[in-house]
Amino acid sequence: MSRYIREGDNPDLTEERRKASFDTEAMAELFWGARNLMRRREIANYVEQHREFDDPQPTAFMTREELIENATRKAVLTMEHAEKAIDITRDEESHYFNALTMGIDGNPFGLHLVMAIPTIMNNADEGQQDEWLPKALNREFIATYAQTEMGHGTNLKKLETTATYDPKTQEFILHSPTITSTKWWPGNLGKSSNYSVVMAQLYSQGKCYGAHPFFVQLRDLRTHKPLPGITVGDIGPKFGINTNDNGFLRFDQVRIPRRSMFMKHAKILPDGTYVPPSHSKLNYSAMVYVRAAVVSLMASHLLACSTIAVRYSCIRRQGEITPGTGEVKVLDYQTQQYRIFPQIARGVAFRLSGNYIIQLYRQTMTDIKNGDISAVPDLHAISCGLKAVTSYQGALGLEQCRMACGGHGYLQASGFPLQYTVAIGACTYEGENMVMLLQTARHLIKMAKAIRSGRPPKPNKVIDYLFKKGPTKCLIDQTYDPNYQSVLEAFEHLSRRVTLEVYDRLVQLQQQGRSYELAWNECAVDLCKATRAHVRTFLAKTFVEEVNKIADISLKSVFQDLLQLYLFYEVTECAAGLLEDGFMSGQQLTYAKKNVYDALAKIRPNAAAIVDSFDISDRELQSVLGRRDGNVYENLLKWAQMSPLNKHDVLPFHHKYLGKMMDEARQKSKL
Ligand SMILES: CCCCCCCCCC/C=C\CCCCC/C=C/C(=O)SCCNC(=O)CCNC(=O)[C@H](O)C(C)(C)COP(=O)(O)OP(=O)(O)OC[C@H]1O[C@@H](n2cnc3c(N)ncnc32)[C@H](O)[C@@H]1OP(=O)(O)O
Ligand SMILES: Cc1cc2nc3c(=O)[nH]c(=O)nc-3n(C[C@H](O)[C@H](O)[C@H](O)COP(=O)(O)OP(=O)(O)OC[C@H]3O[C@@H](n4cnc5c(N)ncnc54)[C@H](O)[C@@H]3O)c2cc1C
Repeated sequence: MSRYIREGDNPDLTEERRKASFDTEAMAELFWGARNLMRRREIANYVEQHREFDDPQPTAFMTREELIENATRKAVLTMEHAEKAIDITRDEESHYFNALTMGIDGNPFGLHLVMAIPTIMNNADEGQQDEWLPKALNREFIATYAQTEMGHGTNLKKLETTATYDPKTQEFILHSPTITSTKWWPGNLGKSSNYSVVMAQLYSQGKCYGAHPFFVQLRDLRTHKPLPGITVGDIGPKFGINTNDNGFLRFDQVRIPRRSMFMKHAKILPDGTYVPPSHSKLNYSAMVYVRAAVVSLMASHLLACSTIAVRYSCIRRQGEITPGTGEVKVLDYQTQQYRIFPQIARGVAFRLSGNYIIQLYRQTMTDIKNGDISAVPDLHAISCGLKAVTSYQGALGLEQCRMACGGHGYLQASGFPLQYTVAIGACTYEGENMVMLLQTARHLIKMAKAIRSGRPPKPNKVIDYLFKKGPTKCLIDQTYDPNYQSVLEAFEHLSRRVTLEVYDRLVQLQQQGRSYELAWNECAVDLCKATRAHVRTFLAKTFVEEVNKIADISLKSVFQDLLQLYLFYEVTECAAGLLEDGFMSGQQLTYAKKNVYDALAKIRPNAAAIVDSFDISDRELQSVLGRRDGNVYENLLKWAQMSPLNKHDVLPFHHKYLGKMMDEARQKSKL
């Protein structure tokens, strides 16, 4: 019996769980890996046993100051408990523990862990690492990553903060020369951090060498007051992540020692001589890390929101399908399935590719340490595209899940506002999505040039297909092929065609006299399409490969249903492109649609068990609609009764305004 079924649960949800064709626990093991699943359970138990991690009230009812104080309290507790609760050397355990204890809306260590420490690990030289890393890991300071300025986020070449080297004192002078040079956005900068990685234009011997990272103390270690010459604060409430004190920062001729510059790759010698790095973008590795991590992060958001939507749709009865037979669970509506199940399938696809890209990141960082930088451009290209596509599709998917939950989906109690507002940040941070799509397109255009000139680069799993000659006509038909060769070939065809077409247009525009840059801008929409097609191909191939590795037949069959849905849903999404050149026929599109509907019907009886197997706890979901026990209605009422507005039957200012107005209106009407 499913470990998710307990006495007192909503019977509709229990009925769903009993219908499953597979063992939920075995599926959870397959999804997370046996060891990880066991550790997740142990960590979750640990947190449940320590009630001090509980929020004093739902965070939706807290003011911003209360939110930040509560997050700070829990962050300190988290660090105190970490060594007892988890193996701190395992990232998976840390991320999970942090998510359970601190939630997803931000915490004072967010940027310290995600960007500052990776920058120290990858950009500090040995001496600097010896000095900074133990202190950073030991929480002797909290650092953030200050790169974006009020005037420039994307175009790093135009950052205005300067770091001018003074060989006389062997110091850099940090300065913010204009209002637009004010650092703006860095997470945890406003109030929590006392150190920061600061990106500034490096000047030495009268020459500018471009943006470089520096490690800068911002606040006094004892008083926490900003150091002389430093102005720092919170940028105010935002669309979401209001638990995070995203900040602003200005420097007024602040002097820092020469060794504050990260010197693993580029260096300034004491006399001011600049030593360039082996690759000009090695200083950007922390950004590459977060871009890669976003793929898994989007998977987590999608799987959480589809868990909420599926569970709620199992207990929500509304309307009849066959008149007179009683109200159905809303999950029985095909439209509901069409809204929610593709989000599950995409979540799974993102999880699988997310694992791949993080491995590639780790391998590339190891290669760089060993002096091999050859994988840097490939990692950059695929991580930019994946970050942009998964964050965008993730955002759309979360909104579908919210809308699938009707009016209650619009409540903060649903958990959707928190998930959505956190997730959509990823469309912007770490490189705005259009800009990221265009970065991948740069790589694709190089590949197109190589194809046209008949000189393929050395073999590479991600782009090899571009150099293949695929079928000239789409081979999708009604026969079942577990390798989905014809679908993958269709994606490859579309990617290859769009890439080559936009390349040819780029060349043609230049032949007509445009500069490369102007031609590029005229082709930008299609360049983004090429990236999307390429990323779709990558996600789909990874999904097929991973499903083919599953040994257990009953589990494999569930994954195959999700894979079928994923692939044919994507075919329908890019149908215009496949039909445009006559590669796919209308009849084949009809087959694809039928495959989507068939997959929805196959997934329907397993849906509740599938989302259970993602093993997302109520503590993580923070959702009344998505509760494991399905007891939504009584808990919605309890939740609303906790609203601070309900502390008083009559609001203290009622008689001052509305009461007075109505009294006066009644008086007048009596006259
Ligand atoms: C259970 C689930 C667990 C999941 C794990 C959870 C882990 C936690 C993950 C954390 C998640 C959430 C935390 C949220 C934190 C958010 C914090 C946000 C931080 C920020 O936003 S920091 C600021 C980020 N800013 C940017 O990204 C700026 C974007 N701009 C740029 O990157 C660049 O300017 C550019 C790429 C647009 C262009 O670069 P530029 O310097 O101008 O160079 P060019 O001259 O144009 O290009 C030259 C060539 O260099 C190539 N290039 C550019 N960048 C790189 C790179 N990074 N690596 C390699 N190569 C690069 C470029 O493509 C050019 O190549 P070419 O000439 O074509 O060969
Ligand atoms: C939640 C959140 C957290 C953040 N955390 C941090 C942090 O910790 N540290 C930090 O340093 N920064 C942080 N940022 C800043 C973030 O990295 C930048 O906002 C982001 O890189 C985009 O830069 P921008 O805001 O200057 O947008 P802009 O570059 O001004 O972009 C505006 C619009 O112009 C378009 N555009 C710009 N350039 C191009 C181009 N070359 N081609 C086509 N279109 C273009 C974009 O597509 C976009 O639609 C954060 C931002 C957010 C929202």
